[in-house]
Amino acid sequence: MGEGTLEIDRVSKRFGDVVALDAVTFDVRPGELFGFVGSNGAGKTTTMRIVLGVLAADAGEVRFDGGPVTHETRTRIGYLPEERGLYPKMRVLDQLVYLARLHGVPAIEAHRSAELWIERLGLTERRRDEVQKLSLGNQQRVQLAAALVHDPDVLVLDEPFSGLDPIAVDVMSDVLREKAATGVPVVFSSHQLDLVERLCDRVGIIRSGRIVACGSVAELTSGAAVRITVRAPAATYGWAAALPGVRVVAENGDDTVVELAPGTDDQDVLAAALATGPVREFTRHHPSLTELFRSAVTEGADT
Ligand SMILES: Nc1ncnc2c1ncn2[C@@H]1O[C@H](COP(=O)(O)OP(=O)(O)OP(=O)(O)O)[C@@H](O)[C@H]1O
Repeated sequence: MGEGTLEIDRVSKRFGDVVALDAVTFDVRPGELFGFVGSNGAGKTTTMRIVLGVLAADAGEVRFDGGPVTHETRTRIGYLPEERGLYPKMRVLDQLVYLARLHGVPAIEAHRSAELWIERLGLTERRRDEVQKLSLGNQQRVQLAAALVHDPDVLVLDEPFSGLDPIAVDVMSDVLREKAATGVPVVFSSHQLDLVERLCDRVGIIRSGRIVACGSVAELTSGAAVRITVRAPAATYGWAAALPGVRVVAENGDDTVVELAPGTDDQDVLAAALATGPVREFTRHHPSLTELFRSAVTEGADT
């Protein structure tokens, strides 16, 4: 596959009896923001560690730019690890310069880049502070700066948004967008699905070590069954439960959300709703990423 693409190709990994990853396959294209989502323990961190070479895969391959990821290509990856990896007693500026130098950036350029990211991420007043004295959110900003300071060709970020305030979320989002716009493939994991839906070009959903859905949010949601929100204030609880081809997704107050099996006529649902009294709303829509995620991670969860 193409230049500048990060490919995860049938990667499998076991920890004893636990199958953490089972032939995980997806790619992140140049300039793309890719959201990697899944429940706790689904395999996101394990996948990212394998991309970085922190862990070895039992089978499968990770490629970048058409070739296997080697020690050399790994230095071109910017990584924000879940366990975070800063030196607590080192000052912010020194730390960033040090990390850039470790990635082979010449001293003057390392300083310039560290100062640039410090300013961009709103850390100017903290640049001489020890990392351990920063708030968690500010440590997270330093961690992002650490992933960016060597001007990487790929970004792999494990839950970069966790613990950030809304302003920092905006800054982080802008930085990731900008980085992608320069042609860098960016993959990040997150449990904040509204953010993933807003930000990402494509999304991969992992469940129990397997990719169960992958595509743009529009592709994933348009392929899903149509839903209808019905507002029928006089209806009694459970009014839609027995309608053929209808699955009740949610029932809150006056609103009922139903999902229609293929071939089910929405006018039958409308007629049933009108039979209960007035209908104040009847809206067809595709599920949100959050709704889709719930279905993807719960359906056949025992398989
Ligand atoms: N070092 C390890 N030793 C044993 N089992 C492990 C190890 N690392 C991960 N696992 C197991 O592998 C599976 C995948 O874990 P992983 O950390 O990749 O999930 P995750 O999707 O990142 O979860 P979270 O959203 O909670 O961070 C889990 O069952 C986990 O318990």
